[in-house]
Amino acid sequence: MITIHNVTKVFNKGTVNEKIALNQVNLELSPGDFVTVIGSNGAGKSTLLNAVAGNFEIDSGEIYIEDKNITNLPQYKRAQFISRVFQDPMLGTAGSMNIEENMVMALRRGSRLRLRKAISHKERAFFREELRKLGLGLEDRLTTRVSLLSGGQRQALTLLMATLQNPKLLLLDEHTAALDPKTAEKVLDLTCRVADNPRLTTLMITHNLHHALSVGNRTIMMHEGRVILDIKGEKRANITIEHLLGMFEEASGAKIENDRMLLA
Ligand SMILES: Nc1ncnc2c1ncn2[C@@H]1O[C@H](COP(=O)(O)OP(=O)(O)OP(=O)(O)O)[C@@H](O)[C@H]1O
Repeated sequence: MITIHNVTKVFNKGTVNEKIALNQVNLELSPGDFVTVIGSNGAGKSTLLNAVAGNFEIDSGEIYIEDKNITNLPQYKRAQFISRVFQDPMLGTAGSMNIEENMVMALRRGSRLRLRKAISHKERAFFREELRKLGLGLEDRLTTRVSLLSGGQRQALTLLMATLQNPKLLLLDEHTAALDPKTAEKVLDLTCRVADNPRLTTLMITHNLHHALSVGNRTIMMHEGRVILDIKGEKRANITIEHLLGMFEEASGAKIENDRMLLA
């Protein structure tokens, strides 16, 4: 269970540029919930993920993972059980290192032997097996430098690395947005498979309304720093994009302003 309780984040407090990016946000995720996050430009989606990941101190509220209050836990400590994949495929992997070196770093995250011990036969076999599941032929390229991979291959590898240690929470911040449409679909398909076995609790920001409704089991919509819609179950299964946009307008009293979302 992940609990976000009354979380507020204000940027540039007390200045003319003051911005309430999160305004008393409440959200509870059950184990295995895969929640897609949508909303207008500047609604607070990335700030929500940043708050959970510990990028900054929040102004008020609490965040719990299971029963542990992580509100004051530094980012590097949260990274032991929260994984994140960003939009930029360059961010999640080290381009100058090869595939198996990247994977061993991810596998041994938090271990003192992280960099010192050579990669074992068992680890190598495990990497091959995991890479095979991606269906991209990377299992035969363990010693290929990651900088030589395509954006899609690199993002797929990042996703795999982010889930090797079965995190308690997976944060996906528009992780397919920088890919061409065909590759984006592939990586999204992969995301569903990776997050399903074992079932990972996941928050995924997307600007693609079709993806928002077709992936995962729940969709939240944000507007002006608040969660204004939370749709799941049968209601979500039967909803159309037009209906969703209508619900947004009704709940927010405004038309959705997100160019990328409407163009997707
Ligand atoms: N570090 C920061 N300093 C000042 N203001 C910030 C900072 N980060 C975000 N903001 C502001 O907080 C608000 C919420 O931003 P956020 O990036 O969370 O929105 P978003 O929903 O992810 O938007 P988008 O879909 O456009 O990426 C915006 O007005 C943004 O300009």
